[in-house]
Amino acid sequence: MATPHIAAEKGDVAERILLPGDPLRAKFIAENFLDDVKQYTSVRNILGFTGKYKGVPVSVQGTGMGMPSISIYVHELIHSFGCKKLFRVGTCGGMHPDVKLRDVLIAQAASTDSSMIRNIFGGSINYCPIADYELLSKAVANTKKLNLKATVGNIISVDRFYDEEIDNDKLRKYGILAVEMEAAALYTLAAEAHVQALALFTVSDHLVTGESCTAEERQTTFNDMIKIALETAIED
Ligand SMILES: O=P(O)(O)O[C@H]1O[C@H](CO)[C@@H](O)[C@H]1O
Ligand SMILES: O=c1cc[nH]c(=O)[nH]1
Repeated sequence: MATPHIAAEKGDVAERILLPGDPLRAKFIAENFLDDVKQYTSVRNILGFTGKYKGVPVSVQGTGMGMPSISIYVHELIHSFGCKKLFRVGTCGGMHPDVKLRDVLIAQAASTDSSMIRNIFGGSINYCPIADYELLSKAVANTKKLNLKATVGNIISVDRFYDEEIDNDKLRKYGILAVEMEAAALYTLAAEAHVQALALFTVSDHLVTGESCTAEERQTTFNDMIKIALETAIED
């Protein structure tokens, strides 16, 4: 049955799903990587599609920006539509000198300043949102099989894109590779529901060098990350 934010019926959405923040990136992925595509939702212009990748049903759905937004979509996708393998395919800001513009990153863990963790666990527990190990190890193997490169490590999911107070030097010192705004919520909700999740990123801008991709590049040029996610999504 349709949910408040996804106008689909159960069965319209595949168990394996890619989740870009940008709904136009969802459309780009559906049009360029999937066969037999059907759009199942456009509520609030947050687009969702199901098609086939190498014969296996795969969906792709925008999630909007920030943890409150992705939490709505991920909750409905898991609990109303039965999604079981969820892959965030996002953009991020590189924070570490080892990370370059357009690199692919895979989040082994997602540190966060989000109140979501405090609201769930209380003030005394600093819960650590982590990737599903099986998906992570398969994604690393697929990266090699595709002759691509990805850096695996800890990233930070923040509540504010424009944040003057955050101490990026300290985060960098402790090995945080990049900043984005959703993975910690995805990992936490997946853990709660006992489903699998993995977040992959392309570095769209760099906090150290000041370089950045154009808005069009953010929508369309992240094919390496998408291939790794799709190859991993279709494995059993
Ligand atoms: O490109 P997406 O997947 O939206 O991800 C990143 O881009 C947005 C900020 O510009 C945030 O959603 C952040 O996490
Ligand atoms: O959340 C994000 C995404 C890209 N670049 C950033 O600096 N932050």
